[in-house]
Amino acid sequence: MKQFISVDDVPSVPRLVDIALDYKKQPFKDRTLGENKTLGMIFLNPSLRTRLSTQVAAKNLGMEVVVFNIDKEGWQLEMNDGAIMNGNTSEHVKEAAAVMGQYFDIMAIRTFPGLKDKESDYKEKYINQFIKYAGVPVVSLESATLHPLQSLTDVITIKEQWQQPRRPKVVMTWAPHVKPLPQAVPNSFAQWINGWGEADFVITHPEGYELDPKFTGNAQIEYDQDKALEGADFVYVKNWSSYKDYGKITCTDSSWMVTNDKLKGTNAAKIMHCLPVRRNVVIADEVLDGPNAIVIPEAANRVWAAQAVLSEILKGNI
Ligand SMILES: CCC[C@H](NC(C)=O)C(=O)O
Ligand SMILES: NC(=O)OP(=O)(O)O
Repeated sequence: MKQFISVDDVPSVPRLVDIALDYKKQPFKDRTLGENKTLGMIFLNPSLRTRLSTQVAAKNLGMEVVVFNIDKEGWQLEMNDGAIMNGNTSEHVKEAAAVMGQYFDIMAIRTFPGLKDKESDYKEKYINQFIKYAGVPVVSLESATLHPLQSLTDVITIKEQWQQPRRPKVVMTWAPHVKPLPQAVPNSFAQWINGWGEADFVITHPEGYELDPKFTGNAQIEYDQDKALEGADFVYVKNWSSYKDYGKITCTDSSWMVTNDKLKGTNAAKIMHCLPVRRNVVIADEVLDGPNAIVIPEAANRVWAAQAVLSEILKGNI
């Protein structure tokens, strides 16, 4: 695999899920696979789970890890090819990516969107420039439009939690937030649930929050949240800013916050969120502190998702 930025980079989602669950059972079975190899993790934005779980995963495979907060510790990067660099950018991504590609065997990078220029964000200019110039495999730690390590984790979590023979009903619901957030997590969740193909998938959000159909595929779109939640087995809660009115908050209706009352029509649904979560804005305390919230086991599975991806890259698969 030369990159892991999308479900499209994975030949088989079920196989990758099984590899991750095997690592969960035997974390150190490939402890020498990454010996003498270095993972470089480049952050242009904050992170807790992605930063820490991916380091643990690399360590489980015997890799060395270097973490670089390039937004704070590096030079201001120029991302546009052909630019005359007489402004505030000190180094072109051509050199920065190529130099880091000399130091690392695998490069992982987080590049959030600017949420100002839809075309630039949805062309994934930033991560694609690193892929173009790094010269080593690149793993997304969340890019402008997708978060594949999170979404692989979410599929792993649903598969390990679901013990019934029928297909689970999985509902992704929008919830309010005080800041405009990327569409990356919901885009990616939709892409991976569709790619996994083993759930009945519904997406519910206010009008004006439709996601890019290239990611939502054949998911059922329901504007009535209560109707969508009827009979749900898993409820994946996430805020995102409008794609249509790009980067904007066009709904401030706090009744979309997930509460126990909202969930009364579900099938005692397990509640998921990628974290970080704004308590009592996105999801009420009573839900997060209740028996059906699985956000911590979900976050724990980030290690096994990352370990499966890194090992497949080290083995030259995917
Ligand atoms: C994993 C989530 C990262 C980011 N969240 C925030 C708060 O920026 C997002 O919503 O994409
Ligand atoms: N879910 C997730 O990616 O968390 P961080 O942003 O803290 O890495």
